[in-house]
Amino acid sequence: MRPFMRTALSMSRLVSAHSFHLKSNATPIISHSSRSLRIPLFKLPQGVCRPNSSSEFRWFCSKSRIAAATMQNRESVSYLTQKEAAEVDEILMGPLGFSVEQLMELAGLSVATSIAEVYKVNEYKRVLVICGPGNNGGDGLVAARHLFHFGYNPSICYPKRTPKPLYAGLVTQLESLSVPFVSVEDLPLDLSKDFDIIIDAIFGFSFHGAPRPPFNDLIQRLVSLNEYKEAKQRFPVVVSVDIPSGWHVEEGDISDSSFKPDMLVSLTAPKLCAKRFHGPHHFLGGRFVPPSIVSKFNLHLPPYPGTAMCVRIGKPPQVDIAALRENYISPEFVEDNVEADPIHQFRKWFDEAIAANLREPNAMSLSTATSDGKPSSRMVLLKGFDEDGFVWYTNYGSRKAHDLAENPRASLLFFWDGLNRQVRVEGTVQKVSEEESEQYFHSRPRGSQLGAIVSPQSSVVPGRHFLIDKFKELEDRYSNGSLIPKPKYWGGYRLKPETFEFWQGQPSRLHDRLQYSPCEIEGKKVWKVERLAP
Ligand SMILES: NC(=O)C1=CN([C@@H]2O[C@H](COP(=O)(O)OP(=O)(O)OC[C@H]3O[C@@H](n4cnc5c(N)ncnc54)[C@H](OP(=O)(O)O)[C@@H]3O)[C@@H](O)[C@H]2O)[C@H](O)CC1
Ligand SMILES: Cc1cc2nc3c(=O)[nH]c(=O)nc-3n(C[C@H](O)[C@H](O)[C@H](O)COP(=O)(O)O)c2cc1C
Ligand SMILES: Cc1ncc(COP(=O)(O)O)c(C=O)c1O
Ligand SMILES: [K+]
Repeated sequence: MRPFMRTALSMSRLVSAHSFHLKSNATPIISHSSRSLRIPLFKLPQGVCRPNSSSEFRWFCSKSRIAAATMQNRESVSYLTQKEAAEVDEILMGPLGFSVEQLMELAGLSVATSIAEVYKVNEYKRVLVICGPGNNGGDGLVAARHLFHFGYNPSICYPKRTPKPLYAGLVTQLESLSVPFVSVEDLPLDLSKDFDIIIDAIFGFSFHGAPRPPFNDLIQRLVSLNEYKEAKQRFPVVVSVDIPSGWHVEEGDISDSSFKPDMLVSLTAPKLCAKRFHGPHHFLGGRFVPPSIVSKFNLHLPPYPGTAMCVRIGKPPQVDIAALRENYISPEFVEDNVEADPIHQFRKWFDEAIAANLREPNAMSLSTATSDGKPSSRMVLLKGFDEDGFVWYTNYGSRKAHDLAENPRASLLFFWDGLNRQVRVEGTVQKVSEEESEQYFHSRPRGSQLGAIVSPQSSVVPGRHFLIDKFKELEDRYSNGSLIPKPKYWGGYRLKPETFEFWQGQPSRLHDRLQYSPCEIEGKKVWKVERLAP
């Protein structure tokens, strides 16, 4: 007998609550004891925190649309020597036909997107980009331009300009955006007051020896930031492009006068020195490496999710949960601008959620309660709404169905994160007609139709195989494409709204909340709109 078994999920953050117990007959029982279940934490103010590397995790990433932050076990990532880095460059720009402009543009864009992912523009606006004489400096110039377009205020310190058309062009582009160029002399010795982010684009993989003037002095100012950090609440973060400048490209921070960046954006593949980087944010950029390079150098690199230009390497930073918060900034939502009919208002916001390309804007939390008031919530998908109400489909033997049978009242909650909005809808619930359920059932993918048949939703099953075996059996039975009959125990519900609340997040927690409730004026049913305190 195994008295206690942890869940198989090896995910990063220990949060709380339930664990699985195995009885001798191996029937799993969920215990409400204070054992631990590891669950992932997703949204962080500084980037996105993910579970540790695992197959569950890769699955999770492939589902996720959140831009870039993927995890990869650092041990499994390849590191390049200085010679290999130069060789990769030569092959890219030789037989593979790339131009330095192209690669620099993609490298600089990766740096900018990595920064934007971790350091949000509303908190970290003022950026100083210190550019060195080589291509690393060029990456910095490109990143500055993209950051400008992302809403940041970059300034550039570029003391040893390279007299080549590529660099002159990058400077002209920045000047045309009125991005200021600051000389070393005009730059404050203490960089901590004037900037929120300092980008170290001084040296890349061609650095050798000890830094020469004026870069030795600039690097020293970055080293000094550590001392200021100890004394101050707020200090700038330092982001190094490809190599923390002054670090040995392979050995890392072996000199006394080296600084520790908060973020490192490795380009193409991390160089050996990156093994010594222990800061909170290590990203990979330069999404242009063709398979021939990957196989020639036997590179193991994390996959870039979706269309992202960057990907996180290694563990996400530890976070203080109590400090996780967003300050919502949205257009005002006022009485003058709302629709008289809450369904029209809902349609307006729903359309905007669709237009904003939010993931599953029709996902809603459905709360029900037993007749003695024991509540429970779960997500369901909205499948339609109009004057008659809000419709979703489910199993009529499920827990929610039992609740609704004895207490036909429910509450729906939509949370549209990207728009800082939530909508609450409360009312009474009825089953939709059999015909309506039939029609919807047959519109679903055939796999989901079979899934609905095989799943005795909310009841205990002996294992995953129980569902899969039944599913395969049905798949065979209906492989000829014949109609899959809707089971009697599956169908829709419609919630007829009694009240609505539209919530728009605002700064300092002074949100807009407009509540609709029905009232009668001269025998006519109308909706009363009232503002609630946030
Ligand atoms: N394939 C890629 O991933 C791409 C990466 N890119 C970026 O390019 C750099 C490498 O660029 P490179 O121009 O080869 O080198 P650096 O930017 O590191 O700088 C070389 C210049 O720095 C001078 N240098 C070297 N050591 C010192 C020192 N100790 N003190 C002062 N100056 C120094 C060097 O002068 P030398 O006279 O010493 O030769 C050069 O002037 C890579 O890291 C990426 O950031 C591309 O943008 C895209 C493709
Ligand atoms: C985004 C999302 C959408 C879901 N949509 C539905 C749905 O439309 N119908 C459904 O029965 N279950 C849906 N589920 C699963 C439910 O959350 C829940 O696990 C299931 O209905 C059993 O709930 P119950 O035991 O409280 O009845 C969804 C889950 C998620 C995360
Ligand atoms: C168990 C279950 N039933 C139904 C649905 C809704 O799916 P569909 O959009 O195919 O109706 C979901 C969606 O996640 C679900 O998990
Ligand atoms: K650098």
